[in-house]
Amino acid sequence: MDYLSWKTIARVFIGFMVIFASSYSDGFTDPRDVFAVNSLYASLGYPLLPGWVPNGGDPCLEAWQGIECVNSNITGLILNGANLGGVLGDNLGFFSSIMIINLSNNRIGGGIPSSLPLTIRNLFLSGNQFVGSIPSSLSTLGQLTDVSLNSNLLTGDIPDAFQTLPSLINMDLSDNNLTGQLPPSLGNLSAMASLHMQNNKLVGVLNVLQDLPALIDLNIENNLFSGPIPERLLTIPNFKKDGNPFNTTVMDPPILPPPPAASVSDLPPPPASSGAPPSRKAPPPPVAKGPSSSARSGSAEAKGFWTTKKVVFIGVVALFVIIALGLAVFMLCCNTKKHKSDGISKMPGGYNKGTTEKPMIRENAVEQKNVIDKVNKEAAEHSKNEHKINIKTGGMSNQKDDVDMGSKRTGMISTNREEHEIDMLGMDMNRIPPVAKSLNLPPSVRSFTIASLQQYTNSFSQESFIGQGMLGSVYRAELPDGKVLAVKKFNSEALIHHKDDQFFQLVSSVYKLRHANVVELVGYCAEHGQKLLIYDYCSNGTVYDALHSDSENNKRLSWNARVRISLGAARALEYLHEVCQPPVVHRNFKSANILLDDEISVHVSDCGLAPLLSSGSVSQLPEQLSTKGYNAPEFEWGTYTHQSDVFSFGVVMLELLTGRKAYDRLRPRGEQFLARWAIPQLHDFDALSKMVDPSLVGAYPAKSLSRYADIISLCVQAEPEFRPPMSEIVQNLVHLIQRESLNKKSYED
Ligand SMILES: Nc1ncnc2c1ncn2[C@@H]1O[C@H](COP(=O)(O)OP(=O)(O)OP(=O)(O)O)[C@@H](O)[C@H]1O
Repeated sequence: MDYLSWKTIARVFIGFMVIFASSYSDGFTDPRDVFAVNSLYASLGYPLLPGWVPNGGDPCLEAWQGIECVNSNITGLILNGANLGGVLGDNLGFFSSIMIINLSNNRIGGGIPSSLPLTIRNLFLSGNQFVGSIPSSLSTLGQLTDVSLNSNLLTGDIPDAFQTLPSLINMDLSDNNLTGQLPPSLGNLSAMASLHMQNNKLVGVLNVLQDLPALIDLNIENNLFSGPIPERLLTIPNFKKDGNPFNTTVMDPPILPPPPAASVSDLPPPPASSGAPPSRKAPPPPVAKGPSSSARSGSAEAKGFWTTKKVVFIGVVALFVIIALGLAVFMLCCNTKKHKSDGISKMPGGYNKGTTEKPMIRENAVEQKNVIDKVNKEAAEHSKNEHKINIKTGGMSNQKDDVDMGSKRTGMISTNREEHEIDMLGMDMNRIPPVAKSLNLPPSVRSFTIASLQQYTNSFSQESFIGQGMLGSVYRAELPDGKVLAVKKFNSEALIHHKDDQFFQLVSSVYKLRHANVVELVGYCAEHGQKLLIYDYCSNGTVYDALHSDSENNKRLSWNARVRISLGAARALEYLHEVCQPPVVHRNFKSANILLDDEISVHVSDCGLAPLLSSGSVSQLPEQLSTKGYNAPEFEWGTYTHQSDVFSFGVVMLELLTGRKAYDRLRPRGEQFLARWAIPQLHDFDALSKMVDPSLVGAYPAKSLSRYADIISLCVQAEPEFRPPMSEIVQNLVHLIQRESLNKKSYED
């Protein structure tokens, strides 16, 4: 207690110091953020991080690696897979506005600090070496939407800290050493869609999870949970439960004798939660099955064995007879319904596998149908016919697919067409095709049904259409929870040379690309011969639109915005080329693939899709959709490397400098290819000032312009090996921004 109050006093004191320091600071970044980031840097042991300094500094203005800012506030700290060690320290709570912390896949140890920033939305700390328990201060993070603490060394109970986290959608606590029962407050997580707790040592029953309305992805595999499994959980589209000592036989009425007093489902959860005092211990379950029940009854038996031995003996004989009778009845059933039970016995499943599950699965199917119906009632009512028509447009082969997929999702044998059609009306069912499973798609990648995407895109309507690319069309999809996604629907030719397993391989590798400046893949759809990728939606169009469309948008890009966009895009390529293993060549880098969000932050699209471009399947596409104007000279000889991406990046910088298109057939012959026209003029200052985008109306610092042109010259050199690596370009752009900020000139909007 004393310790706590001293700790509190110390924190208040530090707070005063920060505020005091801020009055003397003339930096741009909020002093609280500078303090928090300096403290973190010390706790991590001052690793080599570009831009970072041990004391003070200006993380936002100086664009420190991994720091994201909006105006003068740090909003993101993204240093996943950066080989960081050390600990997190106690001052993360000083960040004033941070929304995302991604420090996954490092070697950070120590405990997860109890002082966490109240503004945090995404907390990603997976794949580290964190020890100790999950702090109960999680309860104070009211804006939290995603938290991943998986693959650490966490121990202890999951804290009862979820009463007031209404926005929490995804939580991953898997692969730790967590123990104890699920805390009651988990039942309050009304928005929770994906919950992973597999590979821990959690005990007790799952009842607290049964009323989570949004849960579609639950993994509790390899724990010590006991049964029975609440029926509602069995309707969850992606529910993984193997490797737990469930006792599900009570859910199989035809086989079990009627429970004499209380069924197992009425039993209290394991001993710790039993309210019965030891002297009045609850009677042992009628049939002692499995380790947990025998453990519960163990001491009572030891006490009264000699006085009740006859009763026990008779009981054992009776039990034996009942089991033998049950087996005989069951075998009879098997013989008479062989054609059905054959399929069921092949069903995968750990402790739930076996004959006793047959009736339960049927109940599950009916229940699942009901729940899906309920969830989609509205959509189903007005669009059922339309969906049926759309589903059938897949052709004759679909009938077989329908049957197969229905059985794959639920693990049941279903030949009932009507039932399957209702399934197809389901929302995102997270139905993972077997080939996808065998390729080990990350569990969090979402599998969408065509039906759900039709619903979200208004049947891929014209109003939802965003744009056409080389490989297909992109649509805006609005999910029932209001989230907006972008759906890329491939042309049939785009994937003609790609078998299913290659597509899933592609999904798996694209999904792994996680960087603040790379558009995130959310999921995929592979049904009825259709292939779609589902991405985060970027609301502010592309750099191409901003520069070249006739709307007012192009007036909005100030010189500073153009330089910042260049830096964001450069960082995306740096990540692909120099952080990803194996390195990823973009192969289609152009201004139309640089998307902008509300804050004009950059998200590069189509990362990881190069295998589709090299297949040769897109060679027939119209000129305006090609990469004409961006290609490096070596492309003519059929060579494309990461250095070719650097050239294309230089062309995008030229676009930003001049406001001209990379290729514009409406211009005079010598000016149609921007690179050919501009490169010879880059070192002539007079020519340069004539090349600048007229829409900037002179609002740019001359020095900055010529430095920017120098960076372009490095990128667009004819010899690929002379072009610098992207990390060097990033550094050059950072220095350019730093120098500008020193001059204190602002060309902001
Ligand atoms: N995640 C997204 N969020 C918002 N809009 C997007 C998203 N992805 C793509 N778009 C829009 O859809 C259009 C088509 O995208 P797509 O990537 O298919 O083609 P492209 O980038 O124009 O050309 P290419 O196929 O050569 O990459 C883009 O120009 C962009 O306007």
